[in-house]
Amino acid sequence: MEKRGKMRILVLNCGSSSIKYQLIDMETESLMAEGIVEKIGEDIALFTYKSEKYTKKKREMVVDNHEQGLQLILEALIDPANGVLNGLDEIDAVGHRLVHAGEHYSDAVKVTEHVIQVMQECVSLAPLHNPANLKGIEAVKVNMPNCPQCGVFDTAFHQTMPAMAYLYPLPLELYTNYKIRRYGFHGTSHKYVSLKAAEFLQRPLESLKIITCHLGNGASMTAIKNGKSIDTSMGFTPLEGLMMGTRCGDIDPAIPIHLQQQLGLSVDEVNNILNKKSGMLGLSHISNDMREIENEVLVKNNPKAIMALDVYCYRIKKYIGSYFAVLNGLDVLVFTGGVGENMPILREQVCRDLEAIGIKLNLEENSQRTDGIQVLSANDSSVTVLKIPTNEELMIARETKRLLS
Ligand SMILES: Nc1ncnc2c1ncn2[C@@H]1O[C@H](COP(=O)(O)OP(=O)(O)O)[C@@H](O)[C@H]1O
Ligand SMILES: CC(=O)OP(=O)(O)O
Ligand SMILES: [Mg+2]
Repeated sequence: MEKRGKMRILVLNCGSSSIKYQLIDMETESLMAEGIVEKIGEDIALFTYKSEKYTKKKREMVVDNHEQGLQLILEALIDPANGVLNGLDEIDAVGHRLVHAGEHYSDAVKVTEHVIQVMQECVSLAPLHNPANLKGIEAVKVNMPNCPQCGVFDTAFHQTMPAMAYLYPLPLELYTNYKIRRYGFHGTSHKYVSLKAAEFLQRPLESLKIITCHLGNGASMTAIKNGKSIDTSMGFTPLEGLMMGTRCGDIDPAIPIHLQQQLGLSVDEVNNILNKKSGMLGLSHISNDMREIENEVLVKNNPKAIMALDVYCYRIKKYIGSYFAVLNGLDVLVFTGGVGENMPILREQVCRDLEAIGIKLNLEENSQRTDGIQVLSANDSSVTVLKIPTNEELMIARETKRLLS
């Protein structure tokens, strides 16, 4: 394993209770190792490691915090038997997925004290995400003090939105004095799949009107024109927009006030309901995991699961209609994220009865579960519907490489 000439970047996506990681050899953009540490801080955590020479294995163990989680990952990477590195000095940089930076950054950044301070200031705007991102940065500092760190913000790609899309109809001072506006998230994913769509269709990105649906645990949609985000469904925080695993998405803003004034709930209780007890979990009383919902719908015909899936799909459909209008037409509709890539019944339900705006699925193709990009639309559909696996980690690694070169 020679060192110089190569550039190896470790990408970390630190969530509230997990660290997803990829080690990428940037010479060939090939994946050397990847995996996830899940359920950090719970009684038993789960560590998954997969590499060029080691097939996927899951191990159960105790992982108290993000620092320990990162240590596990680093030990696996340099393990004499199954590792892919001789030592940690073979990692040239760490790239982080960072979530909320307010209006401060519209591009990738080297992690500096100023970046850390901005992220701290934005903690209340992304309470599920920013604290975890900060723990990841700190854990790298402790374990690899000399390794440069870069970050790519979820908000960056959406900084091109016009004021009419990002302003809320609130007193203007709330924007000018307190920066209360739409920011949007999952930008790295929306950008990646829009680039991929243009490349796949061999059409200039600048000529395409695209709607991207990133449906994972969190979910958001973006209207993309000339390669730029012109509107997106998440807002001031990642709570607005679509219905998600545990988040409510769009609701009447009077509801949280009512819950406090009439039902006597505290601010923390309301926050907890909207972020952690709503969405698919809250409506179905089954799970936030769409694999379980799919099973309940297809195998058990469970009415609650069917109803919750109806609401989930209906809301995506409404955003498609809205962004069709905003874009004044549509060339490409993209599904991505763990749910968007893997759930045919959801895509079928979303696209049903949309012929009026030129969307018609090829149901046979849509039902196939294959890796890689798939064209899901019928030959006579004027909109091309694509499934594109997202790769936020590769985008982050590319940006990190660019910043350090
Ligand atoms: N085979 C599948 N069928 C349906 N849903 C799936 C499948 N695989 C993963 N998912 C869904 O994808 C979600 C995770 O998506 P992902 O994009 O990894 O989310 P995040 O990055 O927000 O953690 C899971 O909660 C699960 O609901
Ligand atoms: C911003 C956001 O919602 O991210 P995730 O989907 O990873 O929770
Ligand atoms: Mg994600």
